[in-house]
Amino acid sequence: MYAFADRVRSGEWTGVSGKRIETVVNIGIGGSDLGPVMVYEALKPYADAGISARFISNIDPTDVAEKVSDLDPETTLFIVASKTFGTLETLTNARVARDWLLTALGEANALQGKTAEEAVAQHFIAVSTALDKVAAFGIDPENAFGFWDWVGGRYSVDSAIGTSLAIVFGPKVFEEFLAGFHAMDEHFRTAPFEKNVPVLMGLLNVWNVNFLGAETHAVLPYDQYLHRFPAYLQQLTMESNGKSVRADGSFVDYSTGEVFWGEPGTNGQHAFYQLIHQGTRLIPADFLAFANPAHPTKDGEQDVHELFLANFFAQTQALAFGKTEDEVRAEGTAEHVVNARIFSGNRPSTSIMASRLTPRVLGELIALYEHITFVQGIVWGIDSFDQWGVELGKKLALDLVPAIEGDREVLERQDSSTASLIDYYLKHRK
Ligand SMILES: O=P(O)(O)OC[C@H]1O[C@H](O)[C@H](O)[C@@H](O)[C@@H]1O
Repeated sequence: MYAFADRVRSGEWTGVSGKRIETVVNIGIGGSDLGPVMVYEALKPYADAGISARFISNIDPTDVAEKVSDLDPETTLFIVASKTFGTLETLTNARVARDWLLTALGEANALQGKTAEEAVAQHFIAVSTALDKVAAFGIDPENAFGFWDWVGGRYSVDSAIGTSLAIVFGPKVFEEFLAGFHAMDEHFRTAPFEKNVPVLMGLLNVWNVNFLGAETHAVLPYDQYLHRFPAYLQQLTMESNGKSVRADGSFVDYSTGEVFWGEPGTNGQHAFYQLIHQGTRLIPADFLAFANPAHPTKDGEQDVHELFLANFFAQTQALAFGKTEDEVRAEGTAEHVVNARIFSGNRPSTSIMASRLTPRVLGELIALYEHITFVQGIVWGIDSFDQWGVELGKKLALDLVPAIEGDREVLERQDSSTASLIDYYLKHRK
């Protein structure tokens, strides 16, 4: 993977018309998308080879249409990333992208006598554990990078699933990213429980869920580059621990996985923090912040990063200590609004700070949350590494295709709600 990344970065690997690659487009979904897109966004300042990345995941044709609309086919490399190479969304998008590529290269007179197969070989590579299926798709297995089938999709960003990252950022940055994972793995493996951060944070989460009744968990990065981190964590945590049967097959009689969600600060402050501060629900929140900004900026005399961090410090302080009735009254507040101005405080938050958002720190952060997720799974007795809940919807979708295509018999076999929705579609589709 590193050797290939270097060939693309240096311009030795070109498109079919000899132009160097300027855009890599990762086609994948779930674990084959969320990790790479999150890390790409997080480490943007480290992109140093003049290559940018895009990510196509949704089977909604809008996704592929929007992502390729302004692309130059001659300088684009598609990476079809799928652990199983059997995922409907990814294979459909890959075929649509292949059609787009061949049409666009033809229109640009860029094929220069080369066959469609030769063009695909130059513009499509794959990452998968199923190399036979890669070959069946028409991608040269020489241009496919494998990993091991015991790596769960949501735990795979540090495998060859990160090929787009190795190309954009280079092998050295990718190695630093991996070194961060390793450091956190070693900490988790060796630190005594009372000093073991994933153990402590996992136990805190269990405490908040099972003893304080928390149903959700906010993740609030005070760094714009981490804007996809909450979305990434949703798959990691909710696909891992959203289970109601234990690993031994018995049903649990307690709550398991929380709903993870969040937005970067300070945007969330002006949207949903109201509920975190004064709502009736307990929402444990993780705050992430960095001492050094990626873009030092002044507004007159004011360091903008300091203003930004002041918000981070203030929010965690307000959650912890709130504002008492006496303090509200002492401000001369009119009696009829005193209660509305009280902040109970004692709302749990965890602050994680690092000097700077580097590849290594990002690797540490991801591994931290992987191990937290594992700790919770162990306490709850569930298997954090399966995902049967995803399967039913996939199967039903395929079963419904004939009804959507107009097969009345299949339509009539459906429940009344589904049948009337499909009926609406059939009447309105032009
Ligand atoms: O990488 P793939 O095999 O295409 O799988 C993509 C995704 O498929 C399913 O939705 C699984 O539940 C996810 O865990 C996985 O990440």
